Amino acid sequence: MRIAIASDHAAIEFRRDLADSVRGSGHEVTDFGTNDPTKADYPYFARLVAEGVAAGEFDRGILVCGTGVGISIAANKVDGVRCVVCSEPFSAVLSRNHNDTNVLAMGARVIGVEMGKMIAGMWLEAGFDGGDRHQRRVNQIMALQNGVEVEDQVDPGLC
Ligand SMILES: O=C(CO)[C@H](O)[C@H](O)[C@H](O)COP(=O)(O)O
Repeated sequence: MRIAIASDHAAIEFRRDLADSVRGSGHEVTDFGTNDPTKADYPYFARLVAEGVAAGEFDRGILVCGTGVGISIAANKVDGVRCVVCSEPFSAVLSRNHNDTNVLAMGARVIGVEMGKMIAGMWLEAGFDGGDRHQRRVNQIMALQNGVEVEDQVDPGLC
């Protein structure tokens, strides 16, 4: 797959190590930096990856900052992006199976890089389960992103 990766200043070594690992698994990796260890604002780097994924230039994106929080919030502002921030592989895999996530965020001040490699490897391998309920919910998420009103699909009789 074509993978875009970026980080802020808090995760430079983590990101480089992770990029090498992803490359070693056979993926084509484009690394957008930062390589500047002084303060770098994560929304800029989130945007580079998120817009590339949304435009179809990359199949998936990986973002790293101190916690993964700021950079994932920024990525999720880009239409077409479903970014998950993870510190363990279970949520990462389920985010692919159920939510069809296309960007993964992690925190270099939260987890070690070996855990990051495991999370990214499993996330990249996992597929979207699809099917009525998961596809319907993903469609509802995307509708929200586009400002479209989402109707509750739950049969009130079942509540
Ligand atoms: O966005 C974050 C917090 O949710 C990231 O951890 C950033 O990397 C962090 O805020 C950067 O902090 P710094 O004090 O500028 O190094």
